[in-house]
Amino acid sequence: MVSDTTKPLPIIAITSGEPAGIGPDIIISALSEQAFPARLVVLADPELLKSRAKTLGLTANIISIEQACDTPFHKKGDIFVLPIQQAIKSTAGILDIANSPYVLETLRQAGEGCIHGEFDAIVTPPVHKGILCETGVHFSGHTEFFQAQCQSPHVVMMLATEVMKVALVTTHLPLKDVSSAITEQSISLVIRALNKDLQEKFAIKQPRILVCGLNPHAGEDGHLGKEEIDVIIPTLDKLRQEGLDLIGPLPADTLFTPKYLDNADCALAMYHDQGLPVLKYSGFGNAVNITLGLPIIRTSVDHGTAIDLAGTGKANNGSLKVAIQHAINMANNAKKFST
Ligand SMILES: NC(=O)C1=CN([C@@H]2O[C@H](COP(=O)(O)OP(=O)(O)OC[C@H]3O[C@@H](n4cnc5c(N)ncnc54)[C@H](O)[C@@H]3O)[C@@H](O)[C@H]2O)C=CC1
Ligand SMILES: NCC(=O)COP(=O)(O)O
Repeated sequence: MVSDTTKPLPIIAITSGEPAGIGPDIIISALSEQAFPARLVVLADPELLKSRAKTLGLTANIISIEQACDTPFHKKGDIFVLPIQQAIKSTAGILDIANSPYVLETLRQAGEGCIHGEFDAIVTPPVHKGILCETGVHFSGHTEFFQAQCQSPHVVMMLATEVMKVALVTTHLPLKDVSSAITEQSISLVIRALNKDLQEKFAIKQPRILVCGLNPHAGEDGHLGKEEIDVIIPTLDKLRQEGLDLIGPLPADTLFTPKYLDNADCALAMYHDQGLPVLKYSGFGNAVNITLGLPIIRTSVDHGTAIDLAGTGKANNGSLKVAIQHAINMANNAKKFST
């Protein structure tokens, strides 16, 4: 894609992700393969990118800058970097707790920069939640990290492919805690935030949302679980009175079929592994993860750190490209809204 360099383009911050994972690989390959219509600035250790490019046998112009506003329009092969130093030189495929503070610092600076208008959006390649938690901080995901940083009362994780959008009521919590987290309040907050952002960020005038039940067969009239009768159905009824177009609760095993999906804008799953396996089966490698409900724009890849592939050249950069393009589109739309 060729940028119209006469127009101001959004500044998109891209964090490096876990340095021992495929984050650096896919940043280097994606930014080398195509030009994006934006100003892209990578928050990373430039030495990490240079050394990974060498490992991968890729040529890229890795250029350090001092401030985001110095970032020029992106050109194929150019990687502008706001330097953040790693604690130690990382090795592809080998996690090291010493670099966890580096990873968190890239996220902190990206969030701060976005909150203060230095960046128009953040794109996050994957981090390794386990190695971050081993430092003693509780890190359950970027979603919750940026929620805390932005002091947002409620956020929604939504993943999208060309054919479907799947949002979640609960995100990163143990399965045993899901039932108690499904409350009138959590469902209402998530559905209202989802509905609002589908309207404002995706220009869907009256979003139709398919809602999964929690239990098999959506509880089978209470014989296979009571959450539908006690919580989900009454909450959806109340929300319908506000004018929301909600279908369900439907049994999750048949909700994800064309009969329903073709006539709706988004599916809402009650928990992570109810909705995301379907989404990933439909488009792993080309889906985007978007955090709704934040005052800033944040998109991400649909995959994890793939430690087994780091430095091998086998990592697919498709999802990162989609995540960058979504961030650009959303930033452009936001600018339109604010003018
Ligand atoms: N946005 C984020 O920061 C995310 C982070 N994670 C974290 O990543 C770590 C590893 O998670 P896993 O469950 O092992 O998932 P994973 O996505 O890293 O790997 C699952 C499988 O998919 C393959 N794979 C992943 N990305 C690929 C790509 N771009 N190209 C080709 N193959 C790819 C891997 O080689 C592996 O076989 C965990 O700590 C998890 O929390 C997981 C999902 C998202
Ligand atoms: N399965 C999605 C995932 O783990 C990504 O979460 P987040 O880091 O975007 O919160």
